[in-house]
Amino acid sequence: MADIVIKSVAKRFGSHTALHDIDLTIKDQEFMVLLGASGCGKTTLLRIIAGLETLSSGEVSIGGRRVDHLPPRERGIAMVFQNYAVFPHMTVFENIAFGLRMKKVSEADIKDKVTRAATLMHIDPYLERYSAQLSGGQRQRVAVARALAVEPSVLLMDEPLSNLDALLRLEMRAELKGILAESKTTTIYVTHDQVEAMSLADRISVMNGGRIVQAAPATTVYANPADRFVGGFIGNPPMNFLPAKRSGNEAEVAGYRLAAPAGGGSLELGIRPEDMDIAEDGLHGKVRVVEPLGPHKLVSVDVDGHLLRAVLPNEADVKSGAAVALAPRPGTVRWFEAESGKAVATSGVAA
Ligand SMILES: Nc1ncnc2c1ncn2[C@@H]1O[C@H](COP(=O)(O)OP(=O)(O)OP(=O)(O)O)[C@@H](O)[C@H]1O
Repeated sequence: MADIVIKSVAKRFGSHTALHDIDLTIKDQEFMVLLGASGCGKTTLLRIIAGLETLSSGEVSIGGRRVDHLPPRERGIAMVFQNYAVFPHMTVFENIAFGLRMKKVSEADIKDKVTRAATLMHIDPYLERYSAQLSGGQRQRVAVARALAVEPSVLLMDEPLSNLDALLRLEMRAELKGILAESKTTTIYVTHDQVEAMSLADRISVMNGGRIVQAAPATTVYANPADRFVGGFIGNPPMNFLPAKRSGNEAEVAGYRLAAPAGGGSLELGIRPEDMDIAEDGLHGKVRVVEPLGPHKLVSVDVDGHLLRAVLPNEADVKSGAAVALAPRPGTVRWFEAESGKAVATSGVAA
């Protein structure tokens, strides 16, 4: 069992609090992604789990054992960090073999495991080269191969694909997902790339300002964001938000009445750009810009002075300057408290 339990972990750098009271459990063999904007505390949390950073308060346990007082090498983890330190005086083969030699694995097994990891990361042609003779992206893949070769029970990765060009990144993402799904590794993976997060994760922990605002499977985070921040961070283009006037069990948004959760306080409607169709009645507005994107078009609409983006099929009849009504599909509307930004009702309330 290599579950990871993070209990009330806080980190302060002088007067700056980088992490506020983080509670998170990563299950044995789970692939957890820490996702958030630059500076939200992802790397700090990962470094605390790795033992590269001390915590100000709280506890970290791996496989039921408190590790927060242990040095990194005694925590039973493999890691790949942004600076992917590979040893310059060693060949690619020796770099990948490093962890295996430390574990006193036999020469025959080392050869097998190194070749396998190198092949998976597409660096097998360079096994005899020194790292100074590699590109940044190749060195990064050596670092990932070195971590995978030891078949770790816990693997921590911080933006391990950041130096690869877009196509290779896409390919490596799929390779990593395949390898780690087969292995029995518990993985924590830091990224600010929401597509990478959605593609890889069993669960995503979305971080904002040193806090975890939602920890849930990708589909849940996408369909039912816990607050406005999550809805606005995930999705490209992000979720739309429009102010609503509430009366009883209904709310009016730009002249369109929708069923809404009853209660006090102002509401905002949240709707994903791909969840609307052109209709007779709907959210009324004026088309500002139409952008053809290949498989579909992105339409920006002015709704009572607010921007509403819709992803529509290429054949949709929309022209810049024309009036349009966009009706949310049943079950896709989400409601948020205008003041706190928190989701108030996430299902069963449709137009
Ligand atoms: N050694 C340090 N001393 C002081 N402040 C630090 C230190 N390390 C990190 N911070 C601050 O803590 C906050 C969180 O940093 P962290 O590196 O964890 O963010 P991140 O989410 O990983 O960002 P990025 O995606 O840019 O790497 C930031 O405001 C950062 O400036």
